[in-house]
Amino acid sequence: MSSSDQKEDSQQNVPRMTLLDPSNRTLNVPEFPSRNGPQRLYAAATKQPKGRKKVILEPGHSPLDWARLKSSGQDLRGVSQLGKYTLEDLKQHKSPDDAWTAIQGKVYNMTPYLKFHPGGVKDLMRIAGRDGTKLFMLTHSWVNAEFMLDACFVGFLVQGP
Ligand code: HEM
Repeated sequence: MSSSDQKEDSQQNVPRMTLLDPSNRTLNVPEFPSRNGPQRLYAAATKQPKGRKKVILEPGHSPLDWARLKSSGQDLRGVSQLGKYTLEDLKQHKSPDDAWTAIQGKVYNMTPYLKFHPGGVKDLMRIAGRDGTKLFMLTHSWVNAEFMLDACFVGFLVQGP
């Protein structure tokens, strides 16, 4: 058997799938993603844990509703001017009706955002009254907190005395 025959043989063992091209012609192509190919291995290694439930946001609390509220001009900060706050100061704001956090050196009053958070109130409350940078970045580093919470910005996190 010549080496080109061998090559053809090994290609015939590859599972194939049928596709339609844009002109509706049938194409018989190697299956994609291929068995044990990098795409399938990656997907298997990064599977979402079973039973993870999506949080159902209350009516009127979609991301669009939040965008509207934060640009409505309504006061969402609850302070009259920006301040400097220490971790000790933050600890005074750890309840659902008064929840502050710090992300990357900026302090936010996230109370009005709680019910709008796509990950739910409970998860967001984990960073209430403390520096939430680490947990925030671990969960979704792609989210732009500075923009999401610009209307809730109350000041800067500083070292304690
Ligand atoms: C002020 C801090 C936070 C802000 C502004 C924020 C914002 C967001 C945004 C915009 C999303 C949607 C992301 C997307 O669809 O790609 C999201 C999703 C999520 N967040 Fe947060 N988040 C914050 C803190 C946290 C914390 C501390 C946790 C966990 C301890 C958390 C857990 C989640 C989870 C699990 C989702 C996914 C929800 C889903 O897809 O069902 N978030 N968050």
